[in-house]
Parts: sequence; C-alpha cells; structure tokens
Amino acid sequence: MTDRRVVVFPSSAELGPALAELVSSRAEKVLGQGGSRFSLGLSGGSLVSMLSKELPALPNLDCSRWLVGFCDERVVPFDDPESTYGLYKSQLFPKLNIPKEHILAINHSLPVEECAEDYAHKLKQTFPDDQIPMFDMLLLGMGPDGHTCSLFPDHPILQETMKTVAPISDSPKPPPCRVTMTFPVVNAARCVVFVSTGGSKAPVLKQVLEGGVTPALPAACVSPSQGELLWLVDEPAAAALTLSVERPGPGAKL
Ligand SMILES: O=C(O)[C@H](O)[C@@H](O)[C@H](O)[C@H](O)COP(=O)(O)O
Repeated sequence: MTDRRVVVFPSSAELGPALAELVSSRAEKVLGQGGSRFSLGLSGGSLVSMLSKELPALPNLDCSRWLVGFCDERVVPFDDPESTYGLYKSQLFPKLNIPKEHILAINHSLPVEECAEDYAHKLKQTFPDDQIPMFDMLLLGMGPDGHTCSLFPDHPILQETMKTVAPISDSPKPPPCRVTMTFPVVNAARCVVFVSTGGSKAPVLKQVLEGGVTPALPAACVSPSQGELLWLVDEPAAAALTLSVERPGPGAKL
C-alpha cells in the first residue's frame, strides 16, 4: 500500500515555493546518493506557471544532471499555445541549466500512434536498465473530471498494461490528439506528486481521496507500487475533505 500524504497549504502562494523546495531536495537526495541523474516528469496545466515562477527563485539550483520528460503531451507543434513542451520551453527552460539533450520531447510531426511509439522508444533508450521506465519524480495535475496525464475517465487506455506510452486521438478535452504515460509507468515512479488548487477541485478531490466512485477515477488509480504519493493542495481544494491531512507551518520541509 502506497504511503500517501495529503498536504494542505493556505493558498497556491505558499504551495508553490514548497513544491519547488520538494523537487529540489529530492533531486539533491537522488544525486547525493550516487545517482547519475535526477529524472523528473512534468505535466501541463497550472504546474507550468507555478514551476516557472518558483524553481528559478530557488538559490543555487543546479539542474545540470536533471533529465526531464513529459507525463503527457498534446500532439501539436511546439509553437502552438496548446503545446506543454512549448510552454515550458518559453517559460521555464531558459531559466534553468538543464542540458538540452536531457529534455525528452515528443516528435509532434508524427501521426499520433507513431508519436506515442517514438516517445516510448525515447523512454526505453533513456531508461535502458528498467523494464518499465522508473522516474525519480512525476508531477501531476488533476482535471475536474478526475483525469490525470491524458488518462480520462472510462477511456480504454486506462486498461493499458503493455505499452509505456499510449496514443489518444479522441481526448474529451481538446486538443484531441495526445500521447500519455500509462498507469504502469506512472505507478513505477519513485515519487508522485499531485498539485491541485482552487475550489472547483473540491468535489473531485473528495471523490479521489475519500473514495465512493466506481469505477475509481483515473487520479485515484495513481498508487506507486514502491514509491511515495503526495497530494499538495490548497485550502479551497481541500474544503470538502474529512480525512486527516498535514498542514505544514511556513517554510517547513516536506
Ligand atoms: O493536458 C491537459 O489538458 C492539462 O494539462 C490537464 O491535464 C491539467 O493538467 C489538469 O486539468 C489540471 O489542471 P490544473 O493544473 O490547471 O489544475
């Protein structure tokens, strides 16, 4: 059973710096324990602006041994405002010293099926010793329907067990063509961190964390088999929760 922590912050103004500190401290830990790199999976949504503001604000952050991939991606050109890679490329990457060749982007010019295969191949090459690519940390968001990555409720790819990356050409949320890590990859990660803020997430957060919905929503199926699971949320998102949560004081380390 995954050790799950639910950590509530007054608002995203307090959550953002704590998230950046968490990512940085886990990177230091992995690299300090002899790891040759720190592998991090990014998601889109509000994480883009939060990370772009808070990571560069950390003093002396050295990302030269970070390896960055994407938990899911929209199959659109990088200069399309819908491209998650494109957003990070303009907002975050110029502010960090991640070597360009350590950023795993999709090949958006391929048809969606081939794009998924190509991205799966890149993961295989990047994690040659892992049967399933094992990221040190994945950062995830959750939609109001309970989706995470591009794993949407009731979609057949929720059952995928063979592929590490799946194509989707009928996403209920536009754009329709996407590629996404599958549950086997998400649940192989050493640490998964969800970030969810705002009162519009309160009902779905309660369903995901406290159960009661059958079949379980995609975000509720994230349960790293050997890793940690953290939910970082703000008070408005946590408003309906009755389970016990952590409320760290200012500057507390996670
Ligand atoms: O590809 C997408 O459609 C989005 O990236 C989406 O999956 C997002 O991550 C969630 O909806 C959470 O969004 P927020 O971070 O804004 O809550």
